[in-house]
Amino acid sequence: MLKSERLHVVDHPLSRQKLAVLRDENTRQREFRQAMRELALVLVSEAARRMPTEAVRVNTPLAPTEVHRISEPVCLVPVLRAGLGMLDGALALLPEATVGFIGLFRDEETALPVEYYANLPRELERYRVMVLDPMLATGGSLSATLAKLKDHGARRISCVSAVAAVPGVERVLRDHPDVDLYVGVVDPELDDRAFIVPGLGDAGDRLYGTL
Ligand SMILES: O=P(O)(O)OC[C@H]1O[C@H](OP(=O)(O)OP(=O)(O)O)[C@H](O)[C@@H]1O
Ligand SMILES: O=c1cc[nH]c(=O)[nH]1
Ligand SMILES: [Mg+2]
Repeated sequence: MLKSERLHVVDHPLSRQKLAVLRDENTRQREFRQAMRELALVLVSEAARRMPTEAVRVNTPLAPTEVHRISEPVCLVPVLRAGLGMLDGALALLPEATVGFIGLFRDEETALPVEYYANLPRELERYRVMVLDPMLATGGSLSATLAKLKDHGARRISCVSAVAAVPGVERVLRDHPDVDLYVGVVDPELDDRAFIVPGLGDAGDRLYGTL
């Protein structure tokens, strides 16, 4: 069994419930998209657990009191396309977050990532960066994304995925030992097309109906 203090498996009844919907081949596009959004709420809550907060004073209708607000800016980075399926849920919890985008697809023959888009905020070192991508298979896409974010200055990075596979987790933690991974579940293996088994199929296709 994989063990690392950087790997956080969010084994919550709600994430189990959402994964049950996502994994089922009979789940239709609309329910799949909804379950992915809701799973993002659970995973992002956990990934935000260590964010720093600062005390501020407010007045309730009855009395002044001290409250706490997240004290550092957050940058969410969905990896297109499938990462978009988690963005809305993440923004529901972090509505002030800045959003950067990385576009990657896996070449069908080689399973290697091909970058086609990037739009990131300047001074990424100022932010807590949270990468959103439902699937972590070989780890090639996430490893390339993290290298790009670090080139742009990112220093404090967490990654949120619905389903990870053992080889992908090992690869990312080896390439980027300073990054935290928050995942719904870790599956054992990949098939000969580098799909996660049992996984949930192609997340982008199931979110957007391009089967
Ligand atoms: O760990 P890896 O082996 O690199 O695979 C994971 C990547 O594959 C999927 O994207 P895909 O290439 O299907 O693009 P899409 O989101 O546009 O469908 C997924 O969303 C990850 O980005
Ligand atoms: O199983 C997998 C692997 C890569 N991308 C997906 O969407 N699913
Ligand atoms: Mg895809």
